[in-house]
Amino acid sequence: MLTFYSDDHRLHHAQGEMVGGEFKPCFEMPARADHVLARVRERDIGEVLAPRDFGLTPIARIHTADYLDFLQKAWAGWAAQGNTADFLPGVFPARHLRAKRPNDLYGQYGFHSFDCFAPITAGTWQAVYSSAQVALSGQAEIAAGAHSAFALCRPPGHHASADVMGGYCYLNNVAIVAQACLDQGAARVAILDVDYHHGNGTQSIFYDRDDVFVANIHGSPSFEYPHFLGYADEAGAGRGEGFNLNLPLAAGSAWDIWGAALETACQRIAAYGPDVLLVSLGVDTYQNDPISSFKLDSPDYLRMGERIAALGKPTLFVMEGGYAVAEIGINAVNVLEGFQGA
Ligand SMILES: NCCCCCC(=O)NO
Ligand SMILES: [Zn+2]
Repeated sequence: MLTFYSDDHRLHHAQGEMVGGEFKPCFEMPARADHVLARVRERDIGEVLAPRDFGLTPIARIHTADYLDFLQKAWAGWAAQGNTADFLPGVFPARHLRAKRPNDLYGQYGFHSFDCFAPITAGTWQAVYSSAQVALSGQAEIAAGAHSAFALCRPPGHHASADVMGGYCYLNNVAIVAQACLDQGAARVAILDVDYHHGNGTQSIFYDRDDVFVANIHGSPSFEYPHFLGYADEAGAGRGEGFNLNLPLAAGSAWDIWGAALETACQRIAAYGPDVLLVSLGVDTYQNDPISSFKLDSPDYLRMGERIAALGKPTLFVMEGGYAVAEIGINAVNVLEGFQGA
């Protein structure tokens, strides 16, 4: 299986995030990708290739012009005001306010964010642009006939919607790839999001569509981030009714519960009959993950990969979350090895 990876991810490393009322080092750090890459090489998964550059066009098939304009200009505008620290939002068009796009940079940042966990730094745009190119390069490999590929994306993407960032996500890599598959002739694409957190962005992008089936297995929003999307009754809307599946689980869920949810999701994906399967591969479901509360152990990721392989579909794995840095490589690559039948 080929892995696509860009060192550009290193250009995005924010100063910190609010944890327990204190500003602390970011969980979403460059070392995450370093550990996954090292494990890919250690386990000889396959060649590691730099991404091709597919430009802005496929990104603009998912994200709005205003949003992409903001992301590309935000840092320069922030720096031009004499700032050197990371750019962070603080005011959002919450309920009872008016979601009218302001003219000023700070207002626009809040308009295009749903939380304070998508900081903008000098290198953020280049990093997220390259992360999307990594995903698109993986998609091109599948389109060229490969049965599987791994897009080692960083920063992740599944919380980003068409014009709103959050949760360490800016460009929705898996959504950009899904649209590219359809634009190149696929009739049906399935997205299986196994990250601990609900992929609210991915859900919102395809919610009223029947050409992309989205399944999420995640910590219930009744207690877990992103808190405001991911309930089981969210089944899609309009043409998309029945093409969105949420399987929210309780804190402390281990393989017995999680694996059963995976079985449900896989059966729905099989019934949908996609031309291609995209997996939002977050491994923050791991028992020692510092920000999550599921109890999967490393061998469970082998079983996860085996079950996904049994669907028999061309499959692209797109890296999302996972913050137990010492084990992120083992767990992510276990999925790939389980898929390959190691
Ligand atoms: N306190 C912010 C939590 C952001 C979650 C990031 C993630 O892993 N999403 O999948
Ligand atoms: Zn996550």
